[in-house]
Amino acid sequence: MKTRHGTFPTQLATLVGNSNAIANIRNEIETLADSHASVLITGPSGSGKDVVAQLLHQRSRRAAHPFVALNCAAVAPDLLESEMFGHEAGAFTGALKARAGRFEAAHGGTLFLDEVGDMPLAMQAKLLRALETRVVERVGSMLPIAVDVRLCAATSINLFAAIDRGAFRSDLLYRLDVIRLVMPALADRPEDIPLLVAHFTAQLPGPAVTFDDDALALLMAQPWPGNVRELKNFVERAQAHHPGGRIDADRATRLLHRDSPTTPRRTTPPPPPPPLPSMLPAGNIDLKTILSSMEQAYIVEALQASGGAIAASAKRLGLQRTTLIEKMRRLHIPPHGQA
Ligand SMILES: Nc1ncnc2c1ncn2[C@@H]1O[C@H](COP(=O)(O)OP(=O)(O)OP(=O)(O)O)[C@@H](O)[C@H]1O
Repeated sequence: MKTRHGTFPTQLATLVGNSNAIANIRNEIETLADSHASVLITGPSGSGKDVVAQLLHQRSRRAAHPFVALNCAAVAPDLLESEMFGHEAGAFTGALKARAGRFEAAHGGTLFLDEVGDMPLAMQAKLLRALETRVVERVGSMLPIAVDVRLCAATSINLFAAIDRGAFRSDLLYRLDVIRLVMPALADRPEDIPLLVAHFTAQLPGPAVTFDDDALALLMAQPWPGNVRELKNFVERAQAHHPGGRIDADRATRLLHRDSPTTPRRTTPPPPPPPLPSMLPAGNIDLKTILSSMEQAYIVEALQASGGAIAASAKRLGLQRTTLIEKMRRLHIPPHGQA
């Protein structure tokens, strides 16, 4: 169960996957579960950061205490302080009754701050102070309240880039980033897709839809910009359209093309590319070789810029992931683009 603003998850979180990346995260969760150090979970939207935070809590000695989640991007900036620290009655218009904040609610347990990069700078200073002193004050009160909370934060944006923009405090980042868990994009671990599909179909009510091998191979070759969340929605769509049915490659293609962000539909044809200025030198050229070395140079540069991330490089080059892999194989380009 997603506990965006709640406490006490009622179900055990399951981190499905047999890729090395997920196996490593699972091991790290076991190793880190009893540490008190703050954890920063990074990774693209929908990649499973929330699941990891819940699992980290459930595997820890804090498991009998609350897991409290707060999505910093979902709360209006002027309400964030009272959401985090609580308020006294009459502290501001509309504060009719005193209320404990998320820090107090998480006492003994884990506070999960999702999308922490969206927190306004003024709140970042207050969060830093609370983490350093382990004491909070409700809005409208000066009474210090001691809290014993393990902080887990997640972000889908690059907080170092946010620091460079002046939008995030570096001292807070170092306070949060004691232990870092990095969730990879789903496209970088396609071997997890069959297990995830089986896991999501098993969770749905009604006669389960099944996927044949060709359909699974097709799913494994998709870019999944929305990551596991998008795959989960896809499985739900398949089940809704074909309850108890079998999905082959044709059906999977049709389901993928149905209003999926993976394959956006065009209502108007794309404009024709602008004409190229004449670049043809005098004399004969070997066009094939020129094009192939240009292709190689662009791919190597994209791979180096992304630290070897296939999905990110493919996106930058406007290619399908599988097409990029194919080209790398053909042009003998090693995984990180380095010679
Ligand atoms: N490895 C996994 N095993 C099982 N379910 C998963 C896994 N990863 C993600 N999910 C499911 O996919 C959905 C999205 O995952 P989650 O909310 O954890 O992603 P997120 O990275 O926190 O996204 P956001 O950045 O948008 O908050 C959830 O329904 C979650 O249960």
